[in-house]
Amino acid sequence: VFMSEHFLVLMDRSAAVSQPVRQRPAGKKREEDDQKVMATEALSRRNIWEPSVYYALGNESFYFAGHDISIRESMDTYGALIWPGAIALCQFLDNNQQQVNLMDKAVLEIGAGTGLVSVVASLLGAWVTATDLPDILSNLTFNLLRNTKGRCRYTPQVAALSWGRDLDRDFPYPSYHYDYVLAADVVYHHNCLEELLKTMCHFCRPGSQTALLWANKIRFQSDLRFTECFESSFNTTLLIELPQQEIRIYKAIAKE
Ligand SMILES: C[S@@+](CC[C@H](N)C(=O)[O-])C[C@H]1O[C@@H](n2cnc3c(N)ncnc32)[C@H](O)[C@@H]1O
Repeated sequence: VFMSEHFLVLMDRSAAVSQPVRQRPAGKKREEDDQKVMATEALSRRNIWEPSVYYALGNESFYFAGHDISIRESMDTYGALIWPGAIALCQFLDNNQQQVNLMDKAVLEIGAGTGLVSVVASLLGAWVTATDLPDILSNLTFNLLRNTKGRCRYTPQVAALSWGRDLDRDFPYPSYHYDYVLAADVVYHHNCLEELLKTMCHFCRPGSQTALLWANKIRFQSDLRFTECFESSFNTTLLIELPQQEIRIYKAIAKE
């Protein structure tokens, strides 16, 4: 199951890399994509999953918020890959700075993965805390430091946050109040959807004016079921829909 899900990630990613924001010569890109597919096929034939000690995806390059951005990825975990929702959200934030003005705003990212969205939010002037599971934090910290050092008004912070776990202890309200909560591709085939919604509700309280910006590729029936639960807790606005990539970006404020 894990391998087939990884293959799915690669399929997702191949849809995402056709976007013009990636700064890489087409020939090199093609060669690297072929290598990714070959590596995946080789692992599939062996029918086992092993960490990529012998295979790393390397760096992906982007241009957002007036800066070149380089993100280190690997195939070890989902959180070490850039997902299409992250690229769509970065593009949206960069292109709509008046609609969503992050300058001097307190921003929390949940399920930050490689950190691309948090990097862009930092470059746009926000005070960012990027969170994810403990195993993800080392690569996340590396990417944040490498892309924000000397370029941002605020140094981004990194913290462990497992959805639904110890939120009142580690992120008590109202001490931890954010203007925006960002989430990209946090809904996919996993069994923590209830905890995820609980986490969104913890940080976006009725009357708090905290806005959640959630970008996701819709893949499974369960994604739509999550969206229904989400819409019953939040007043939502569909900010943008990218039909070809099946990505939606929502803005949501907790219902009173
Ligand atoms: C599909 S990846 C998306 C990563 C990144 N947001 C992006 O779009 O590139 C989902 C992220 O959620 C994180 N995640 C999954 N389950 C989690 C949980 N229970 N608590 C906190 N983070 C979790 C993963 O570690 C991963 O970084």
